[in-house]
Amino acid sequence: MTISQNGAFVRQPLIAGNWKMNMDHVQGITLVQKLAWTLKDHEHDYDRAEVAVFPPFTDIRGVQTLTLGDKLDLVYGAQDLSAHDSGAYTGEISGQFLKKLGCTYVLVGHSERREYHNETNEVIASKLAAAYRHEVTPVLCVGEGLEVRKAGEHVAFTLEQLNESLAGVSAEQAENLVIAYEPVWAIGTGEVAGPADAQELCAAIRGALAERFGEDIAQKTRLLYGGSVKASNAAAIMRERDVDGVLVGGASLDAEEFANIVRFEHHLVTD
Ligand SMILES: O=C(CO)COP(=O)(O)O
Repeated sequence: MTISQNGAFVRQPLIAGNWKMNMDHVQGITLVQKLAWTLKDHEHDYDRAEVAVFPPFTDIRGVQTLTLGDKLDLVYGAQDLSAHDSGAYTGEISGQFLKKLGCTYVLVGHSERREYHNETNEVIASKLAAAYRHEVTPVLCVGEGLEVRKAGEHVAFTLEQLNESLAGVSAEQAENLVIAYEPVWAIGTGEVAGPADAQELCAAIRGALAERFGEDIAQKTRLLYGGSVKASNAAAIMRERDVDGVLVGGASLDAEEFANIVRFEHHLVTD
């Protein structure tokens, strides 16, 4: 992240936990409670770093009730949304429902959706449009697979995904946008792209956003890294200038571990 002269972050860091298809609604409430208590014990300042969880759809109502009832500062989102608003789309979830459930964010184009549900950049562009229609901030996920990385084409590939997915997004809409760079080969594998890899792609993404929407918006947009992030590697990744947060899978299912990722500032080595 980038720190200004007065010690403030130029862009508010975002520490996000994607639970994927884990945690039923009862387990989900327990996890959020435990996370909130742990962060309270750590005297976490939510203004300094935003904390978001992305539970399965079936957990969201419970998480909403808990956060409202206990006046929790953490925010939440969904892992996907339909490109449509309502109608005969069996099994799909409208952005309208997510808005009503108090979702701040929605993941769009996660690599697992691209892979298992054949989501193309075109589909993802229409899901982004749906997120904007319902005023839920999209977290657009991009990133290359192993073959592309080995061929050294990771920057070009990722920027193509980015540009095609953002095809219908206006500069005004882009004021509310988070991008997550998640190299597929580093997801759930224990392989972590090094801090320098995360920085390389985040800088390239920021450059592409500047070309598309102007420098001002590019400088305001938060860019996350995701792929085998743990408490032990989060701080080193977060130190990079263009990395403004992390999107955590497996390690977000453990409240202590995730809370320690949120405490990345305490692990920063100042040299
Ligand atoms: O896909 C991810 C987050 O969206 C990353 O998952 P892991 O942290 O389990 O590698």
